[in-house]
Amino acid sequence: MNVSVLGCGRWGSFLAWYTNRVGHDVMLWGRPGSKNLESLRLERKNEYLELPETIKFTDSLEEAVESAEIIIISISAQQLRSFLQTVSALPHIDEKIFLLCMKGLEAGTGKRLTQVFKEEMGAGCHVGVWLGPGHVQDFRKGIPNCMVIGSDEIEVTKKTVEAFNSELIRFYYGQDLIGNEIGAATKNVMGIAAGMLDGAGYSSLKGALMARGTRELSRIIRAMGGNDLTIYGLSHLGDYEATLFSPHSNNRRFGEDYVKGIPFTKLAEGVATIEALHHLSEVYDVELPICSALYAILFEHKETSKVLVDLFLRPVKFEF
Ligand SMILES: NC(=O)C1=CN([C@@H]2O[C@H](COP(=O)(O)OP(=O)(O)OC[C@H]3O[C@@H](n4cnc5c(N)ncnc54)[C@H](OP(=O)(O)O)[C@@H]3O)[C@@H](O)[C@H]2O)C=CC1
Ligand SMILES: O=C(CO)COP(=O)(O)O
Repeated sequence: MNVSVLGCGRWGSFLAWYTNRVGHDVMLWGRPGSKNLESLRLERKNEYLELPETIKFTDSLEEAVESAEIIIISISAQQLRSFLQTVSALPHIDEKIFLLCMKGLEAGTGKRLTQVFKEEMGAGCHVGVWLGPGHVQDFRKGIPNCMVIGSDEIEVTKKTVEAFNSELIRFYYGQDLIGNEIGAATKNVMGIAAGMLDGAGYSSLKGALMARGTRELSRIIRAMGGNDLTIYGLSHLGDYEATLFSPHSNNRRFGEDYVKGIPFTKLAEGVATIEALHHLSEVYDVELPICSALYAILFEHKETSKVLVDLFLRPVKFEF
């Protein structure tokens, strides 16, 4: 099958490598002027992996979209809407399947990425999400993992799982698009919190973070119409090892560097998601104590240690 991957950073380049490895003809797109694309074209490798000669590169969006049956998008979540405004002008887009391989919520609106997709591409365009745990560094070593693909259209879920399942990634059919999208975006938020605990020397609190974080996020999923059990699936709890405990996680590292006062320059999607959650918590009137604490630290510039103490001083309550 012809597959195009739009976005050639850390994850996009991996997705091109992986989909080619499982037998597809793959084209990897980067925007004109992309340094990532330039160096891939020059050396066929980046800091994460090497790409085989069989993968084609292009900076023509029209060529990438036109030539593929399945189009994977992996760019920074906050850029999705403006990016899709360009993609939506291309011909035959309603004949394709788009898979969003990105974890975020739109800051300002709190919208899920498939909602943003439908608004910009039209309700008739086919879209799914590919989420769950995995770092390029681990897959490249041949260490397998489990992920989830989901869509409002079961045919999209089944077709894409069939196209991409392999001994390296075992896929599950997603059953709750709302829960999976919120779960995937918010695991980055918990990753930032975990990094802050690591940076402050409080790593032993990460167990409590996992227990209470899943609890509060299950409430927002339920309020939004999803299944609160999804928080315990691959897109969220299943991604904790790769985020809350992994040296490879950008979000965890962002949190750790933040409390140490070190600037972090790579993409940490959880930052904008914290802003989006602040909005959702007000819209749905759901209390999100941990997410609000992170909002206070990052957006209201409150002192991390003071915010942590305040969390501990909240009134005692029943666990469930
Ligand atoms: N297990 C999983 O499912 C994983 C998922 N991810 C997710 O993948 C997504 C991308 O992350 P990652 O690859 O680490 O990020 P990177 O910063 O490495 O790459 C982002 C890519 O997006 C491109 N981009 C940014 N803005 C635009 C725009 N307006 N138009 C077109 N292209 C744009 C960048 O272009 P340029 O090359 O010009 O900079 C770059 O190629 C995130 O949502 C992340 O959460 C990441 C890792 C694992
Ligand atoms: O989603 C990921 C792992 O599953 C990548 O997480 P980071 O963006 O925090 O590195």
